[in-house]
Amino acid sequence: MASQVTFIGAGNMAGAIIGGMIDSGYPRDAITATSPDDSVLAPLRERLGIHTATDNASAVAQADVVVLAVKPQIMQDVCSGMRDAVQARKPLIISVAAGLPADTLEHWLGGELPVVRCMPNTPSLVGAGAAGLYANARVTDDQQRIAGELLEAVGLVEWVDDEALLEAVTAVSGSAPAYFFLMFEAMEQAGADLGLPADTARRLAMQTAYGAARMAMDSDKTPGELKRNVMSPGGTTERAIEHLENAGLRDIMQGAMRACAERAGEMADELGKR
Ligand SMILES: NC(=O)C1=CN([C@@H]2O[C@H](COP(=O)(O)OP(=O)(O)OC[C@H]3O[C@@H](n4cnc5c(N)ncnc54)[C@H](OP(=O)(O)O)[C@@H]3O)[C@@H](O)[C@H]2O)C=CC1
Ligand SMILES: O=C(O)[C@@H]1CCC=N1
Repeated sequence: MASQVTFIGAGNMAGAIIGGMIDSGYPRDAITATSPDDSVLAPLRERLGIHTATDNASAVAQADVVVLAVKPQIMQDVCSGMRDAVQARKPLIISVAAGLPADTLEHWLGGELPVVRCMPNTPSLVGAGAAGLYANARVTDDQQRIAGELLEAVGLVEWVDDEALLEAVTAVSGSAPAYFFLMFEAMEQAGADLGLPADTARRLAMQTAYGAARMAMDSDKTPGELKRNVMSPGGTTERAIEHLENAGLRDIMQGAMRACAERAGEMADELGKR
């Protein structure tokens, strides 16, 4: 029988995972979502056919898995409100909240709980997410499989065995959609400066990124080999790549991702201290 899964919070991230679970055949009547606002829940009930509740404590009373999907800033209050119900059942806790350490969540929920902490990214909203997952020592193999399957419903899942590595995951995938969106902005502007209508440049740039990602994922060749295949000797690409290398693109990416990972660590310290 399918595990009973309760989502605390029914916003973007929860909605994406629930949609992915249903698309991949998860039974609707094994899924519950909560929100303090029933008008947020009504469309989920009517469109997706899942259970909903406005009271978190009663919604976790029968849950095998509790997915924490509220904003980090309100997580402590939300955990306090369902602590007794969680302790009575000791379900698997999965958190998609940015920055909150597993032991902080475990502590806020009363201790001695299996916790999987996840760093997802926003392309999960279109089923093309990439997430890093960490399991604390109390998570069983079966629970780890369940957590992996839930997140695989919205994209790629990679496990890390050291929680601190979620800071690197934040730099490589959690925050990274924004790097590509910045690149699209820059390419649209440069294309427009070269005379193309801006919306034409935007569409060409986005389709090219999509095509390059698909090609790299389907290919046996490394990104370096695929890059060299585009670079005809003495041709146009060579000139562009030379410019990017000489302008220090690799150092820029190193610096940006190091800053991102450092900030993820600072946030974990700040949120974990409360
Ligand atoms: N790595 C990344 O890029 C991403 C990470 N995340 C993480 O996922 C988590 C959820 O984010 P996201 O889905 O975007 O946020 P949303 O604001 O879309 O969803 C959170 C939901 O929680 C509801 N809520 C507020 N209080 C409670 C409560 N007491 N009980 C139950 N539900 C409550 C909110 O309702 P209301 O609006 O009425 O207050 C809202 O619908 C965050 O912790 C975030 O850090 C999310 C997206 C991307
Ligand atoms: O910018 C942030 O802090 C969050 C975490 C990863 C993506 N967004």
